[in-house]
Amino acid sequence: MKNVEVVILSGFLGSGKTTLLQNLLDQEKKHDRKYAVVMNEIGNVSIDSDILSDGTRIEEIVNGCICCTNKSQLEKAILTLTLMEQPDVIYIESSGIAHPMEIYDTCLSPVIAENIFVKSIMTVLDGPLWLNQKRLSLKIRKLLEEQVRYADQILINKMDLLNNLEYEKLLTEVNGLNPLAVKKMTTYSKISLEDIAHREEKVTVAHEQLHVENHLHVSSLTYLFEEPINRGAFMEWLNEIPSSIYRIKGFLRFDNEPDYTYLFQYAYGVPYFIESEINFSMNLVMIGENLNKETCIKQLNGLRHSAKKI
Ligand SMILES: Nc1nc2c(ncn2[C@@H]2O[C@H](COP(=O)(O)OP(=O)(O)OP(=O)(O)O)[C@@H](O)[C@H]2O)c(=O)[nH]1
Repeated sequence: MKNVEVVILSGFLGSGKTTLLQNLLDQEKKHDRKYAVVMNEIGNVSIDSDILSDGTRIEEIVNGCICCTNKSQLEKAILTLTLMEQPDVIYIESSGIAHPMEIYDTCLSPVIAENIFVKSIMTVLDGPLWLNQKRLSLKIRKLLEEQVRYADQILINKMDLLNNLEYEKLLTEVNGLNPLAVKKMTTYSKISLEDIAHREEKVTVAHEQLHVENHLHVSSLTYLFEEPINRGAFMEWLNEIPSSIYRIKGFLRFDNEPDYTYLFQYAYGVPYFIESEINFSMNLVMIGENLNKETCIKQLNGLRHSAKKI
């Protein structure tokens, strides 16, 4: 059996991992290479796999972080893909709170290690978030550092939102943590396949075990809207949510244009709406620290009644 390349995509919630994955898969397609994806989500619904749904072979691991509770599922997913698909490459998109070394460790499991080799651990770093770390808890800040420290390659992403001075400051800090990794400035995680840095050492590095999910009370809530909602009321709600809600993603329809479906993305206060060609169910996944699910559900229930009846 051939030795399958594995590329681990790491990086905090909303940093640009799925954007990177989409870019890389587009290029793999052009190079006529066979690829497969393991996708891990903290929530119980995978919005990201809907975004990719163009026939890509995906093994989804939902409802928990692969580095904490689902290591055996990751092992099984890689084994299934290598045996059944025999791809040239498997991309593992880890959940935003995963420690890259935990995933790397799993890839060294005797059950799968002889059929794969880890080509690279790539960490996508959210530039603006890095510079605004003060508002994050200490444990999350520690995790951001670890994701940088153990990468072979670091994409300093969202460069469109940084000025030169901010970039210089960030680069100095990142170099201090991981001088050896290859660094690249990116906007929308744009990097060419040829530029993926190859991993040098093959041994596991000792690292701190950071099972953030367990210690930090990072949790998720999935909410389903059955009917289109009012956009104004939704935006008002969004302006009021606490900063401990780091990430929201999902699909939405609004009462003034009920035939249009939008992919909604929200990372650290910045909302994005992208028109979707497929009418996905209106699932909204929210991820945050100490998420008050009861309050969120109550507020989202309120939005149901905000829509004009169509
Ligand atoms: N302005 C700006 N936005 C970006 C950039 N890269 C990604 N985004 C946006 O940031 C949001 C999150 O990007 P994703 O690629 O979904 O991030 P992720 O790391 O996969 O998120 P999780 O899976 O939740 O951890 C999306 O709305 C992207 O379009 C960038 O370079 N600049």
